[in-house]
Amino acid sequence: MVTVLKLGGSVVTEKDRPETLDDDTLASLSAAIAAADVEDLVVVHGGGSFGHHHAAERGVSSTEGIRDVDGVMAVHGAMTTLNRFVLSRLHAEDVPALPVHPFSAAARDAEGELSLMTDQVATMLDEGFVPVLHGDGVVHAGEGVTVLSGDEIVAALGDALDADRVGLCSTVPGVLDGDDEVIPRIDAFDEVADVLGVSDATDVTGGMAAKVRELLALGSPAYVFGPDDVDAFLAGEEPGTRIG
Ligand SMILES: Nc1ncnc2c1ncn2[C@@H]1O[C@H](COP(=O)(O)OP(=O)(O)OP(=O)(O)O)[C@@H](O)[C@H]1O
Ligand SMILES: C=C(C)CCOP(=O)(O)O
Repeated sequence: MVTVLKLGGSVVTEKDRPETLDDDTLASLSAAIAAADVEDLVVVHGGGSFGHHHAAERGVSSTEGIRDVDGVMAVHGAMTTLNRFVLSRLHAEDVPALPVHPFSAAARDAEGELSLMTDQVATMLDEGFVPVLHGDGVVHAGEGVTVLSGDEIVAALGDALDADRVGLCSTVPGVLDGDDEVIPRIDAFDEVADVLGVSDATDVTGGMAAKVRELLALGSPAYVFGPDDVDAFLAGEEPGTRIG
C-alpha cells in the first residue's frame, strides 16, 4: 500500500522570507513521519521561499519558460538545498530518506504534458527507503525550462505507483469556503471555483486552485490538511478536505 505525502513549501519554509526554513515545523513533521512508520511512503516537498522566490525573480512559471542556464541553476539549486535540509531532518529521526531530483527525471512535451520516470522511486520503496522528491525545474519542449510543482509530482506519482493514499499538508486545515470553514469534500472544480485562490505568498505555481485541479485528475481520493493533522493522515484517517 503506497502513501504519497506532500509537505507544502509554505509549511516547511517561511514563505515570505527568501531561503528561510521553518525548522521547528519541519522537525515536528519529521518526528510524526518517523513515529507513524508507514510502509511504502513517498515524500514530496514544495518550493516555499526557496523555489518560488528564485522562480519569481527569474520570471519562470509552470507555463512560461526560460533558457538562461544561470536562472535554471538558481531555481534548481535552491530546491536541492531545501531538499538537503528536509533529508537531514528526516535522517535525524532515523527515517531512511533518499533524494530524487525531478529535474533529471522528467520532461514536458509541447502541450505541457509531463512524463516523470518513477522506476527509481518504486525500487527505493521495494528496498525499504523513503524517496523524497521536490518541486523543481523541468525541460519543456518549445519553452526551455519551466517550473514543475510538487503538486504535479504528487499527481504523477499517485497514478504511476497506484497510490492508495495521497495527502497534501499545507498551512491551512483544508480547502476553505467563503466563511473560512473547511470544505469536507470536493468532487468537481466548478463546485468551489469561486473560493479557490492563489497563495498568499510568492508562488509561481497557482496556489490552492492549481492543487485542487491536480488532485481532481488523480484516480484516487486525496486529502488537503494542516500540519496538526499529519499524524491522523498517516494513521489512515481522513483529515481536512477530501478531493475526488
Ligand atoms: N479556498 C482556499 N482554501 C485554502 N487556502 C487557499 C484558498 N484559496 C487560496 N488559498 C491559499 O493557498 C495557500 C496554499 O497554497 P500554497 O501553494 O501556498 O501551499 P503549499 O503547497 O503549502 O506551498 P508550496 O506551493 O510552496 O509547496 C494557502 O496558504 C492560502 O493562502
Ligand atoms: C518553485 C519551484 C521550483 C517548485 C514549486 O513547487 P510547489 O511549491 O509544490 O508548487
